[in-house]
Amino acid sequence: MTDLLANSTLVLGGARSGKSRFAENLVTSSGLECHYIATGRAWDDEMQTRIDQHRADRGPSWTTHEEPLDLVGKLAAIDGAGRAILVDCLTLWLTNLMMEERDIALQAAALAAWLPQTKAKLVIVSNEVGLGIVPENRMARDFRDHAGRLHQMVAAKAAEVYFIAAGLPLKMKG
Ligand SMILES: Nc1nc2c(ncn2[C@@H]2O[C@H](COP(=O)(O)OP(=O)(O)OP(=O)(O)O)[C@@H](O)[C@H]2O)c(=O)[nH]1
Repeated sequence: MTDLLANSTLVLGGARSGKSRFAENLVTSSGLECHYIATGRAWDDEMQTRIDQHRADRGPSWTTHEEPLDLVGKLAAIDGAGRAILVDCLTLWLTNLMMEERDIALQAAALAAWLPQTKAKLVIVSNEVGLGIVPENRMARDFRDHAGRLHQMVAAKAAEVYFIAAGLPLKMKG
């Protein structure tokens, strides 16, 4: 069981904390074939510019997959020893699930159940959104609660968990 769990890492952090760069380094330094699953969608020109920049920064050695909803299906489809997969990020996935009124508890359980099965090295990025004051609106409070529960479920099944702040990693598990 320990060997199977050794393939998955959760990287948590705030906005612009350096979490994506840290996670990308874990993938590129593995020497494995690099795959990127983007859960984000370009909802305006500013986001499209960011996405274009991210793609350019990653360079041609990465294969990019855009999957806003069926994350576990995509992971299963591209799984394989010899590959490293970066998922960026769980909070945008959660946003998409909420917008489409999907069953979040079911999706979270499916993702957690996938982690011990992955043959690929899997690095999952997410935003820690639970550290500020209680949001004023209901949807933001629900989002924060869903994210907290999702992170606990994924962290419980991940072999390693890091928290990134100011570009510095704190290893919390593994
Ligand atoms: N659709 C799509 N989205 C992408 C692509 N590359 C990156 N993204 C999205 O861009 C998001 C990151 O956006 P940013 O706001 O710039 O980064 P951040 O997470 O706030 O910053 P860090 O803390 O540095 O990670 C990721 O979560 C991805 O979902 C891509 O090729 N296609």
